[in-house]
Amino acid sequence: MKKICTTELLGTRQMKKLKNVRREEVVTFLSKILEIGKKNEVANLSAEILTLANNSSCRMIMSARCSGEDNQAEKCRGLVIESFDLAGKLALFNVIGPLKRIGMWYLRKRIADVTKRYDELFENVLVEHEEKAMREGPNMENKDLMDILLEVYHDKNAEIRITRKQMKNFFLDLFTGGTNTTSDAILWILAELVNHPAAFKKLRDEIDSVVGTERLVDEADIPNLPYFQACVKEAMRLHPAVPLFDRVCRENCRLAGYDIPKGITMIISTYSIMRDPKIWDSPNDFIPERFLTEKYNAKEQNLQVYVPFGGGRRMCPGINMTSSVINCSVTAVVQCFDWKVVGGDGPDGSKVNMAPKSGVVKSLAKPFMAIPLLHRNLFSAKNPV
Ligand code: HEM
Repeated sequence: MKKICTTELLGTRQMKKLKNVRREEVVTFLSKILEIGKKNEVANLSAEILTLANNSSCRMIMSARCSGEDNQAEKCRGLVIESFDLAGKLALFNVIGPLKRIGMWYLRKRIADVTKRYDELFENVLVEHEEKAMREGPNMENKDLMDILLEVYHDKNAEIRITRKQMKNFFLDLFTGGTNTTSDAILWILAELVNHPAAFKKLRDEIDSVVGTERLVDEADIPNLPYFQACVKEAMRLHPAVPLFDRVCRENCRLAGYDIPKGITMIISTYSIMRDPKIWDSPNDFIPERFLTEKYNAKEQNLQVYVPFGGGRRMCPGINMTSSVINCSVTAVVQCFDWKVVGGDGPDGSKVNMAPKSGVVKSLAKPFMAIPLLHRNLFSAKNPV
């Protein structure tokens, strides 16, 4: 599954094909922000970005057609939010050891309900895709992620054999793994940029010099925007959307002087690794420039110190998808709008409150409310995107 995932479903080729889906979602997002800005109203940026990320991911994973009349994308979003809530509650019970079973019992109705809803949703979409494959035959054009996977499922000679249940579980993984993470990342990148006006200006100057002022930035421009890439990397270093992940030791080993028995679950803290003062100069400061120096690039390649997406064989397969959504949304938002934060905690009330609630908590302490001030209108009827 991982192989199909990285080579086919979420690979660069597939992501290129889905460019229009992302573009549509970004334009919808920008138009909404533009409307809010024109009325000089306050945008709940956290909510808008969550919608953008969820809709793009859902549409890219389950195909654009699904977000039509029966509003599949919206249903998925609701489900993802509910599962995150449940997962959080279950994790809490799990930490307290013996309470794990009580947690499962206490939440059993909600767990059963969510599982049933996911199952129905995926079954409907699978059947839709199967009917389409029957109609259009093997040379069907514009295959989406599910079409590719269904081909493997129905191919008796395929190198990899998968069951229907595995396929549904797989899509569940993609939903839960790929939606809130992307929106968290976008929020943090914007929050850091808004709190660092010099970096914001430098980034806008870079975009202006590469893209000009007549058109909206395009995904194809990203390789020519090194400072933008550095800003993204730096914000994800400081605020990894997945601050902890785990590994089970397959054999007895010794790590940093500690004996680790086989079967033990080790928790890896990406948050601590990426703020380790032994590795990073001024580890808690937002300094995108560090990623433009030879020193850090060499260090990153030699050691596993930059790990927002994990590492090794179980590394996140969604990097391409998430980067493409981040790239087109953040650049456009910087290119087109200035931001005035409402209720921030800076001396002039203009900063985003970035104090974590406690410990390794990743979410912004409160919703990111801001007034979008139109800097440049690049998506009017005269200048269609
Ligand atoms: C900012 C966005 C994202 C971040 C920070 C992130 C981070 C991570 C991390 C840290 C892991 C664990 C890696 C490890 O164990 O070494 C992971 C696993 C995973 N991620 Fe992501 N992820 C993001 C977006 C996505 C997206 C968009 C998708 C798919 C659409 C996705 C799908 C997955 C899957 C399926 C796994 C499990 C891989 C495995 O067990 O082999 N992620 N992600």
